Amino acid sequence: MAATTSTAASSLLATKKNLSSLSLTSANKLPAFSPLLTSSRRQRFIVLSASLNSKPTVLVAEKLGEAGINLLKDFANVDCSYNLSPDELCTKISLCDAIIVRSGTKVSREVFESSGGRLKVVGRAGVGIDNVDLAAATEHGCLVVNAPTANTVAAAEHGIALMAAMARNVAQADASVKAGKWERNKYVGVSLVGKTLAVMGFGKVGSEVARRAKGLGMHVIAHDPYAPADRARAIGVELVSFDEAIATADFISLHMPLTPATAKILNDETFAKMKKGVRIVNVARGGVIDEDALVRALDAGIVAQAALDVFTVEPPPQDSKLVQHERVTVTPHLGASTKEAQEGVAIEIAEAVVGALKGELASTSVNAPMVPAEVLTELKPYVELAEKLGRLAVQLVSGGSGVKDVKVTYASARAPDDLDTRVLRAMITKGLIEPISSVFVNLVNADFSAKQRGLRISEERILGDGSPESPLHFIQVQIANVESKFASAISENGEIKVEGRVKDGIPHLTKVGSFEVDVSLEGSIILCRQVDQPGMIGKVGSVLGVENVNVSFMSVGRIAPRKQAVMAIGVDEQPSKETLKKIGDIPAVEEFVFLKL
Ligand SMILES: NC(=O)C1=CN([C@@H]2O[C@H](COP(=O)(O)OP(=O)(O)OC[C@H]3O[C@@H](n4cnc5c(N)ncnc54)[C@H](O)[C@@H]3O)[C@@H](O)[C@H]2O)C=CC1
Ligand SMILES: O=C(O)C(=O)COP(=O)(O)O
Repeated sequence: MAATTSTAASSLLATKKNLSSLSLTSANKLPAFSPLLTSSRRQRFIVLSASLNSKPTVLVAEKLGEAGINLLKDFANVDCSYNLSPDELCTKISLCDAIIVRSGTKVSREVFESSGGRLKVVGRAGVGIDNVDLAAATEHGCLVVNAPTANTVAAAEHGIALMAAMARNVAQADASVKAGKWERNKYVGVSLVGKTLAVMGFGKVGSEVARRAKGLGMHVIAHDPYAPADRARAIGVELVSFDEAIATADFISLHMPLTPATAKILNDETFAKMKKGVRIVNVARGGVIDEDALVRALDAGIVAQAALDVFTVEPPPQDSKLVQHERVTVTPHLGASTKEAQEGVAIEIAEAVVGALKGELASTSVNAPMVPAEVLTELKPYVELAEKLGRLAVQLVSGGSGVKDVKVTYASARAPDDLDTRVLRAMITKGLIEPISSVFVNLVNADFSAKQRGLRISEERILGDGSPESPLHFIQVQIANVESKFASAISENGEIKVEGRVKDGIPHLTKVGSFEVDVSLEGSIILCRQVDQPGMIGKVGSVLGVENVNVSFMSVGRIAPRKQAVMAIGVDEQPSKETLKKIGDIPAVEEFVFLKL
């Protein structure tokens, strides 16, 4: 039962390397991984990973709070190796199942390539994931999770601290006093009260900055194309256009992520539109500002002052004109660096990484669909059914016909928008691709893998019979424009068709081509077409019995009595070639196929 229960989540994220390494640890007991390994065997491997005590290894590549390290240690071998060079990281990564980083480590495509398929999870102990090559992670089926909430307040407080310090020249005055001077006239500042602050990026940090700035008596406006207006209204902030924000602000505080769309969003052109004497705060990412343009704007007097926690290159070069500029206040990316935030982030990321290594879908995943736990629990048997239908359908295709067009039909008695098919589609894709390739497919890379192979999967929802209590009545998988090695699997419309349902929590095959069958999808399956006549079940059964192949299920679907029939036989063991040949030699058998699940 445990194996069945673990199916959905575990096989969504497990990797081939993980499985093969498991088989090494127990070489005498478990066969090595093969792409055709049955999924039930694969589930057993995953469950064994816990019972055989083969702990995963987590590389912590940057300083992480103690509480997070302790959480990780309860579940994994933890390797804390800080300040690794890119080469050292690439060497180490092949021994790791997960890596945890902050903003100082680049998890590049090379890192994923060097992992040899073992790396399953990247944990970003913080918010910004611009240092992780997300496309490469997805292509390698590696889940990326972050810790999006625990450092919000710390970053907002740092933004406010920088703004106040800048306005009152705190850093410059401090350096001056320490140098033995007493320059009271030089460091006259500006007040915050009554000034307009434009918060650029009204997300978690931006809205906390806005809240605090209002408490300081500032007039706060915000620009964020995706922020809900009611959230802004609730804080008393007006959402405005980009141009209006930068043209009216006395202070501009940046809080958007670094993306291709936001890179160098402050540049010569946009600085030219700003109010003369504007002051800029950046605790988001250095790359959202064109740093050379900022130096020009400072020198031209457009920007009176800037306070920067983040830089395009970190650490910035020592002779950076921006860093050395006397009207610029800098800190070394300290936004998230409070004791409280680091403890919180460490726990948040450790829980997410451990959960992901256990095969749970993290709610903070950045590159996989987030499916609520209760939905996943309900879909579990259908997830298993989906993968098995994909595996059966693709094994029915005769060699040489490329699989390109797959249609999946979900029949459900529920309302159309009450079914999340992303996990099911991913598992059908896994079933379709894995038996015929060396590619490993999971929830993270399923759509990518399908696209890469030119596999078009279309989905249709139809109203099914049955009770709305169960999410699905049946799932049907059809492959178009191919020949089948089992002609009876071709339906009236010329496509390979298999259909299945979940009965008592167990996936069943219920249709092959136009033939109704009913066989539970456990073990493997032999499909036989014969002329319906007495004694056939006995004949096939006794051929299998001679070789001690246990039959778990048999079902016959026929067009009409004494006409053609398809017999589906579930077997626990794989019959030898000779036994399969003997089945084919039974005179009434017209065709047969052996399918691994
Ligand atoms: N300096 C530091 O140590 C820290 C820096 N950060 C950085 O702060 C930034 C914001 O973090 P959170 O508020 O937690 O993220 P968030 O995701 O809650 O907020 C980002 C907001 O930016 C908005 N946005 C996206 N594109 C935009 C555009 N073109 N123009 C305006 N707004 C846009 C989004 O709609 C979203 O509301 C991130 O870049 C993060 O890495 C966060 C924590 C600490
Ligand atoms: O969470 C973020 O985005 C940050 O920038 C914090 O970075 P850090 O974890 O302190 O290197």
